[in-house]
Amino acid sequence: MADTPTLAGEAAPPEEPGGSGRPEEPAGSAVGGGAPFRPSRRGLFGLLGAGAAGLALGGAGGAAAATLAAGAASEGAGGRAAVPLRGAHQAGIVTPAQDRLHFAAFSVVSGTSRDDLIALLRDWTAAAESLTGGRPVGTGVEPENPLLPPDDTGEAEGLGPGRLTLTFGLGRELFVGADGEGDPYGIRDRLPAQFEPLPSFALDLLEESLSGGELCVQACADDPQIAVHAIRNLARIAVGRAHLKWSQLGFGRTASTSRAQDTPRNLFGFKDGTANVMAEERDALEEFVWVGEEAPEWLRGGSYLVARKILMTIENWDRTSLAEQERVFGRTKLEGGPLSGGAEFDAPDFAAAKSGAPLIDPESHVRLAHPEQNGGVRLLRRGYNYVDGSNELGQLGAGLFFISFQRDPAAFVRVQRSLRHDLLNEYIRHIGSGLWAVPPGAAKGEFLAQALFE
Ligand SMILES: C=CC1=C(C)c2cc3[nH]c(cc4nc(cc5[nH]c(cc1n2)c(C)c5CCC(=O)O)C(CCC(=O)O)=C4C)c(C)c3C=C
Ligand SMILES: [Fe+2]
Repeated sequence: MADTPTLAGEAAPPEEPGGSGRPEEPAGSAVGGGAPFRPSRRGLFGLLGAGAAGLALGGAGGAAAATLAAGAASEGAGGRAAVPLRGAHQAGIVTPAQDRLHFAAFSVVSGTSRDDLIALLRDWTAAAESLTGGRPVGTGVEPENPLLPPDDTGEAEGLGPGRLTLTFGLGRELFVGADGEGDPYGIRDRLPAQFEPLPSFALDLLEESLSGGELCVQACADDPQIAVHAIRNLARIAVGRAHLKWSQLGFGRTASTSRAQDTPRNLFGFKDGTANVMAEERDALEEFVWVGEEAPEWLRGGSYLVARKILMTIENWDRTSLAEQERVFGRTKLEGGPLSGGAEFDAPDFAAAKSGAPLIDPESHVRLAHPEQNGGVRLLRRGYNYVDGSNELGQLGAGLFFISFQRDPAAFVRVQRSLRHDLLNEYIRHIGSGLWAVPPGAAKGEFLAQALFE
């Protein structure tokens, strides 16, 4: 594994000055600097067959891999680049958000011992290193013994790394057991004081089958098949120790996590992620995203992941006037500028008024979610659109799979409580929820969360 620090796995990029425009992409944000992409034999022939001989594969040593990786380093290039798994922080948090998600929550099988759990984390780390490097799990599709099933399910063969990131989280139940009174794996004394369960919020309509889980894995990639392949193989590896509790596919990221990215749109058609914590904001990451001295050592440099499955009643929304849609968010639909005036990245002026009426409704989403209303806290949002099909009334089961990373779960609680009177609530329903502690990145030779067990 290359030691080069990159945006994804290790050092934060240099701080950029503030401002409303988009500064240049920072040096080091290229995602091709990690594990070299080693095409499988079949993948290699496929590339050559597709006329990729010009990629200098015949050149010296690592030149081929470097060329392939560099060629895919820019956003939207289609995903031959690898994001390194190892580093100070786990990848998939400040990594420029990929386009596809497969999120999975796991339950640990009863009877699993502390040693079994450690072995699972060890196996997952090894597999994750292969998968994010674009390599198959174990011996790949060719088992050592032909009478056995292959180690890897095979459907990502030849697709490359696709900027796959795998971000692992640990649920509170892992520390205190299902009833909150236990210590199933001997780690209860390592529970951080901040790791309190999320409270129930006023408008929650949560379904148990879409909530919780003792372990979670967020798989993000530019190719859905690569993300699904990763979760499928991790689930397979976990058999007998953990099983899938629920999972969610997402498409179309609804947040930028780097100033080098364009702001995407959610299924209500609004730009989403404008005021996000960005990878370039080194100080803000320290203040709002990375866990610090307040937590036990094993979690420092990690974060907390909140996931909320939020159904959006898009048929109602689509019958709502443009003026009302913009009032709900407090921003214009096309440009994403604040209704107080200015362009997308200009700060909203909540005091601005016309004929005595505020230009931004006091109950608009951006006002209630704004740090000004929430003791200054900011969240790093990393959500995805989803559509789960449609119901018997011909309505889409569509929404936002909201994901945020924060230094302290209390930050999410603060913002979500502030959204109690959000105008947006008429058009959404929170139906799933989860909170996990995300350990820091694993160093070379270590497995994820190793320090928790030492
Ligand atoms: C508790 C946190 C949040 C939930 C839940 C949430 C749901 C949600 N948001 C949108 C769409 C937009 N959100 C926007 C801004 C925004 N949202 C949150 C938090 C939650 N959103 C924050 C902290 C912010 C930033 C506020 C600020 O600092 O100005 C925007 C505006 C553009 C942007 O800045 O991203 C949109 C649009 C939906 C559709 C949704 C639930 C389905
Ligand atoms: Fe929001």
